[in-house]
Amino acid sequence: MITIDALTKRYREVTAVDDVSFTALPGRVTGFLGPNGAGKSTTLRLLTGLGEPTSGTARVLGRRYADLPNPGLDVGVLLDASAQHGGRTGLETLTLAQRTLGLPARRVDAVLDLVSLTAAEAHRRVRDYSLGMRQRLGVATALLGEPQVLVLDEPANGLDPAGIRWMRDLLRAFADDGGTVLLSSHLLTEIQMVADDIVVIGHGRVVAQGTKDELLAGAGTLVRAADPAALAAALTGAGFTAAPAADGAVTTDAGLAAAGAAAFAAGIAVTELRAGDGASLEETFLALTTDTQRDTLDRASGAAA
Ligand SMILES: Nc1ncnc2c1ncn2[C@@H]1O[C@H](COP(=O)(O)OP(=O)(O)OP(=O)(O)O)[C@@H](O)[C@H]1O
Repeated sequence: MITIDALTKRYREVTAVDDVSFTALPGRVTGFLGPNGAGKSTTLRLLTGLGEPTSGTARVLGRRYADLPNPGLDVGVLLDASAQHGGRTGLETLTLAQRTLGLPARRVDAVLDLVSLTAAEAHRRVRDYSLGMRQRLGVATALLGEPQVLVLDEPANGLDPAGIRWMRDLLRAFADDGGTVLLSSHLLTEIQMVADDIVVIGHGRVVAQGTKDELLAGAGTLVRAADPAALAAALTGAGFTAAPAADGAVTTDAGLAAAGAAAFAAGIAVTELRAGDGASLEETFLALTTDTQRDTLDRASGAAA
């Protein structure tokens, strides 16, 4: 369990994290989604003891990270896979962590196996690893102490599609086993694939949070008919929203069955009826975060100056 309560971090004039509150529950994968500069990394750094909040609290298993007796046994952390020491082999990296945590040597083999790094790869220097291999090694290090909680910052960066699938399965299995997973990403599709709960952050503030199903419901239903205006009128007449798209489709907040029924009741033959697609969902999230996206603001103020 992770509890973030009114967390705020100010750097001089920049408020990187602004009154952020959310909970990541055991047995669930919580996705922390936001554009670049939104405050994800700062939040995760505060959570894992790499900085002091200006105000508010971040707790893992009810305690501040710094107050955990041997944090590596409670929480596995991967914040920046590219920051691992390039001169060490993967095996040396893991062995060092295993000794620091006071774990039996067999844990090293166990986690190498878990992340599918071969013995030959484990003997190579990290500087010769691809980013995807570094992510696997970072995940292996995070899992060494058999923690109950995993905190991962953009873990899918550098992974190929098979690697992304592997990561998704690993996080799913970890949560299904009762673990708590918090992972950040700036890509909705990545979060959508694995998260049960989603917290959306923009400009340091939480702009939306809920279960994935709740948030995806915002993507609505796509309905198409020969006369989109009549279809839209039927939907709004039945008490739903109706947004006609340029291609003649209409997006509505009605569920699939309700949208079909509203069209049927108005005598309209539907030619397409399906859940709103990922692209429109991506647009929803972009719209949600664009006003609060720091880069956009910076560019805008730069252009105005
Ligand atoms: N040490 C620091 N000093 C000053 N400003 C900082 C510092 N660390 C972060 N910031 C600022 O805080 C804001 C949030 O940064 P943060 O790295 O947490 O965002 P992010 O959501 O993780 O984005 P990214 O994916 O680009 O890392 C940014 O505007 C960043 O420039």
